[in-house]
Amino acid sequence: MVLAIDVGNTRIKAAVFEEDTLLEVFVFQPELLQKEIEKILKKNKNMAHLVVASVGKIDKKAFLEWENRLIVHFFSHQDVLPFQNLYATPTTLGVDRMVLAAGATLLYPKKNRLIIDAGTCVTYDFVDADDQYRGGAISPGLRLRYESLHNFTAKLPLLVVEKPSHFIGNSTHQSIHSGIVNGLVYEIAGFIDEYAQSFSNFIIILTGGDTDFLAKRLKNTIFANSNFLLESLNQLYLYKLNND
Ligand SMILES: Nc1ncnc2c1ncn2[C@@H]1O[C@H](COP(=O)(O)OP(=O)(O)O)[C@@H](O)[C@H]1O
Ligand SMILES: CC(C)(COP(=O)(O)O)[C@@H](O)C(=O)NCCC(=O)O
Ligand SMILES: [K+]
Repeated sequence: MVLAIDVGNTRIKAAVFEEDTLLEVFVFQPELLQKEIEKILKKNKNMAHLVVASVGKIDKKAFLEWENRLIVHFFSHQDVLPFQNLYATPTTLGVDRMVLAAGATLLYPKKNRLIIDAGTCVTYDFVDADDQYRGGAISPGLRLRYESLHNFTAKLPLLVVEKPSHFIGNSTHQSIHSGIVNGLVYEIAGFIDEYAQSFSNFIIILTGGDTDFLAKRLKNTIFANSNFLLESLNQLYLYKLNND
């Protein structure tokens, strides 16, 4: 059994895997890390491996206390990967993006793949059919957009994400919802269109905390899977065990 942990900039996501099968997902705040892992281990006595991809602030040391019970692995740029990394600065590529690119390469062989992760930030990653990672884009995530409008202005309130009721925002609240939600949907649709001009065929995977909210607003055919990073972590770990 493998316990896969994704430390993002907002939340920690954890999943229990038996071979290829995802058994259970846990989502929690960084402060609860110790308690949550203990709970998961208590429930799953056959856990043998703990694998981590972190772009968050959590210290590696937080995981070391389990080293006497589990094989602990932190993914990094030193790991063997199923794709060739063409990023000009490969060591600054987010480990989460690296793992997503690996998961897409392994789970969707011989295809052009665009992975969109709508988390704290929205990241776009492209791996072509020859398994070359080309890079992508980084933009502010949905909640970050709401917080930025509030934090960097005097008059704008902090709102929670909501479906805009008016495309032509008829109040401050509706103008913000329309600007942020429609703006992000147009951004994603625009990126997809631009990729479509260079690549006649590619699959699109949408993941991250805003997957469901965004998937129903996008017209393109996409694989919407909020657990794709966790599944990619497990896939890359199985790949590592077979290739080390
Ligand atoms: N309970 C929640 N707490 C925080 N963000 C949430 C929650 N539920 C959904 N979200 C959405 O998830 C996004 C963050 O996604 P997440 O995958 O948790 O980020 P990260 O991987 O960067 O930690 C936010 O933009 C927010 O709109
Ligand atoms: C872009 C990110 C902040 C996204 O983080 P997330 O939204 O998943 O919390 C992370 O992938 C990161 O720190 N990247 C480093 C820069 C790069 O990927 O080029
Ligand atoms: K992201």
